[in-house]
Amino acid sequence: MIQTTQLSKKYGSAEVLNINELEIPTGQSFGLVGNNGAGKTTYFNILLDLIRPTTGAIVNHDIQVNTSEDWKAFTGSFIDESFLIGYLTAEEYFEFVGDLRGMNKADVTKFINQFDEFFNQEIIGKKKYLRDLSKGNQKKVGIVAAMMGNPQVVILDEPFANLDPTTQIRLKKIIKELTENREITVLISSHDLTHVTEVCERIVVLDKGKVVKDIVTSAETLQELESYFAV
Ligand SMILES: Nc1ncnc2c1ncn2[C@@H]1O[C@H](COP(=O)(O)OP(=O)(O)OP(=O)(O)O)[C@@H](O)[C@H]1O
Repeated sequence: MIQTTQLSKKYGSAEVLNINELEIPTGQSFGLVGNNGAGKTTYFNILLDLIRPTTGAIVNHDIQVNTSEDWKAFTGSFIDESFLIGYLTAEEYFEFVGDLRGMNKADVTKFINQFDEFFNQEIIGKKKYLRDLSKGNQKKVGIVAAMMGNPQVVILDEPFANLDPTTQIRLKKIIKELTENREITVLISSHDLTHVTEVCERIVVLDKGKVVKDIVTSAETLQELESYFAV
């Protein structure tokens, strides 16, 4: 369970996030949507202790994220390319992250081999530094690295952005497989309402930092969201 209580973030006098209460149960596939600047990345950044809240806190599996580092052992995430190490090849980066996650070289190879189709022969064995990969291929590396070492919580910011349509479809399959395991909590932000409603069982809409909708995904959800964002 991820519990958010009286959370706010202010820059000067501008309040960019204000979530009084939000509970994400263990095993839920949770989608966060909202227009540019709504506060999605700010929320994920606080959850990953990359920025400090102005008030309140997030507790990830009983650990308040800004007071203990223990959540790092079971939380995988990819927010943006700052998570990558530009001078490493993909293989080197996966070994690096795998090592942090207690995986040996054989574990890493076995894990990475599952993503052959997703990588589409553009990433592994190419002897290319991550900095020289396309934005989309960098994103693929970051997403796969976020899933290494059996994390209990996986956080992906805009995972579908910059991916080609074939890869988006493959990614949906990967996320669905991940969420079929009811012990893994998956948090995704997205501007793609179709994809996010397809892979997430719950959708929260942020507007100017506040939760304005909290929906259990159903056959009507896409229509509801499209109507909401059409105004
Ligand atoms: N360091 C900062 N200083 C001042 N304002 C900031 C800072 N970082 C973020 N903001 C502001 O916080 C607000 C929320 O930004 P955030 O990146 O969380 O939105 P988002 O929902 O992820 O948007 P997008 O869909 O465009 O990625 C924005 O108005 C942004 O300008």
